[in-house]
Amino acid sequence: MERLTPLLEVRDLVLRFGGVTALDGVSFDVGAGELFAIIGPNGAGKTSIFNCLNGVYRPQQGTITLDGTPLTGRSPAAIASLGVARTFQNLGLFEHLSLIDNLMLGRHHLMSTGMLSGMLWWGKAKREELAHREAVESIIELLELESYRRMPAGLLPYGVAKRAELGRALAMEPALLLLDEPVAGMNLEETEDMARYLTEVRRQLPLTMILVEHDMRLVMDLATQVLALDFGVVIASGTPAQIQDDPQVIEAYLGGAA
Ligand SMILES: Nc1ncnc2c1ncn2[C@@H]1O[C@H](COP(=O)(O)OP(=O)(O)OP(=O)(O)O)[C@@H](O)[C@H]1O
Repeated sequence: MERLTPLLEVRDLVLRFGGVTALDGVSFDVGAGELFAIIGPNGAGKTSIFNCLNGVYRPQQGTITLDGTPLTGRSPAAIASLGVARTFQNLGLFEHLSLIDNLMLGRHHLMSTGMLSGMLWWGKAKREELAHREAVESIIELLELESYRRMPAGLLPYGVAKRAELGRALAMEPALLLLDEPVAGMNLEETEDMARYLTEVRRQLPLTMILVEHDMRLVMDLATQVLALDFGVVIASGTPAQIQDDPQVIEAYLGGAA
């Protein structure tokens, strides 16, 4: 299958913590519109890649380019404003705020009207707020969160909270969405629901996703491309079918389980 033009180019990333080399020359491309999965045993370096992509970690070597713009060396806020959003394994929601306010906060960087100009130009601020509310409502509808919209995020059932976390990231209208273990801790039914929502998000929104996930069924069902890591090194990359049969990938997993 022909690959699309890369949206994200990662070249020769090296990340060290003292004597530990978390990433040792990692390179990969992610095409626009792909759902690109990163897999590997515990400690392989998956989270480290996310933390380099969103500017939380600064790699000692290597480059990351999003649509031709270098990301390496930029702050997490600057990278977020360039269109990179992330969901968190342990949820990044404000527990005391309602679901809808959490999603509105996700749009904060898209809002142009500050407090003062809001008072001076009440009409403009009101129109802008309405447009943001409409955008948030369409995400709520897409993820079927209507009945929870006024509930404080801290009271949401776990599976719903994970979906709200996805909604918060989508509210940022990212070009690239980093999904950190979206089905961690979910039962089979919740996992299948999440797979369905992710498929729907891909169908309806123009976005590229990178997924870090231990649930192999989800990866094999949803991913267009897979990158397999072990000890900070890329051991295989290809389609889910290619990765599933790769001897080094099988060895990395069986070796870890032995
Ligand atoms: N902040 C840090 N300080 C020191 N070492 C770190 C730090 N972050 C990651 N590491 C080390 O880097 C290596 C890769 O860790 P990373 O969390 O990226 O792996 P992972 O593939 O995401 O693992 P898991 O599946 O368990 O989340 C590990 O040896 C880890 O101990």
